[in-house]
Amino acid sequence: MKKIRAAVVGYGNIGKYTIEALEASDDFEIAGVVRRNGAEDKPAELAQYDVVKDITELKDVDVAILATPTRSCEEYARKILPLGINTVDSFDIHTGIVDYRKNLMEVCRQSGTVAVIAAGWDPGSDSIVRTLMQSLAPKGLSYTNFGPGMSMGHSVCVRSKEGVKNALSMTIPLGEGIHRRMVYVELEDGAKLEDVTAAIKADPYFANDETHVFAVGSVDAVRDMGHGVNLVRKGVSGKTQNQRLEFNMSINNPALTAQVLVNVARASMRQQPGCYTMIELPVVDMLPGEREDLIAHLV
Ligand SMILES: NC(=O)C1=CN([C@@H]2O[C@H](COP(=O)(O)OP(=O)(O)OC[C@H]3O[C@@H](n4cnc5c(N)ncnc54)[C@H](OP(=O)(O)O)[C@@H]3O)[C@@H](O)[C@H]2O)C=CC1
Ligand SMILES: N[C@@H](CCCC(=O)C(=O)O)C(=O)O
Repeated sequence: MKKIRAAVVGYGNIGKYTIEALEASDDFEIAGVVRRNGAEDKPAELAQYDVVKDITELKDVDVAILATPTRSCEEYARKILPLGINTVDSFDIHTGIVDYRKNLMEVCRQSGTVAVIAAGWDPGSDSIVRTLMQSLAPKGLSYTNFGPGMSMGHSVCVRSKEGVKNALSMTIPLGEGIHRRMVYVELEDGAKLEDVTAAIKADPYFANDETHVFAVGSVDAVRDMGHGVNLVRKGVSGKTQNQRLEFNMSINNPALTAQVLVNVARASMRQQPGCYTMIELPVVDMLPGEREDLIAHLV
């Protein structure tokens, strides 16, 4: 069977684990990696792959996995979709998803391509669990409690601030979906902690949560990329009260995000043109293999 040719755009944490997830998936082949500086300082583990500055330098790409900062996803998707290449990303600004989907829908329809957006674990696989739980107990309350663990999105956001050399943002669960942000920053020479703290607290990623910022000598010395979630719903099925549903996981954040991106890259090949979030995709389309075999094993 013809393999799906995937390009990875951006080679940071998610990009590295995406290469591993693709290497572990028999139905994919790696078309290459797109980096801002192309093949300059090419890492040893990419020796066998083309590393380029622009995706048009790669051959026959079916799908581009955008492993870029969330705030760069739309720019990359808008450039890549008109080339007839599907895109998938893990855009994680929850309040921006509806607008982002609307914007890309038009681009996808014009180019006959598929974009899957907001596809990691939250937003992403957790969104599917929330949807399922709500269907099982339509009246009630759901709470998503993260961590403790490293938020990649919040850490990327802090790294983009002036005066920050490196950063780690830890998410601490306070209960009922409320979180505290503990941010560790390695400062550039001459940067002031007060200025950096003010910039972080003003950013929409942090503005609604209790946030503490600390200067450290080395972010590498304190970083651990583990994370997790506890998702609970208590509600009503039909007219029956007190239905309790729970989903837990404890994970390596970039490894899980990368696996989900590969899954939706596969699913993108099976959809009609348009822009989709994960709750709009048939779950079975995320798995390799024949649909009837999957039904026989999983249903
Ligand atoms: N939905 C979810 O569940 C999750 C979502 N995420 C999202 O994944 C995103 C990426 O995380 P992570 O891999 O840790 O980020 P990194 O900073 O480690 O990697 C991003 C890479 O994108 C490339 N890039 C392209 N444009 C830019 C730019 N303007 N500034 C900086 N880098 C750029 C760089 O690669 P190069 O130098 O090779 O070009 C960079 O290394 C996060 O922003 C987060 O929102 C992460 C985890 C879970
Ligand atoms: N989007 C997150 C994954 C979900 C966890 C989260 O949102 C958080 O820790 O705040 C991330 O970037 O790591």
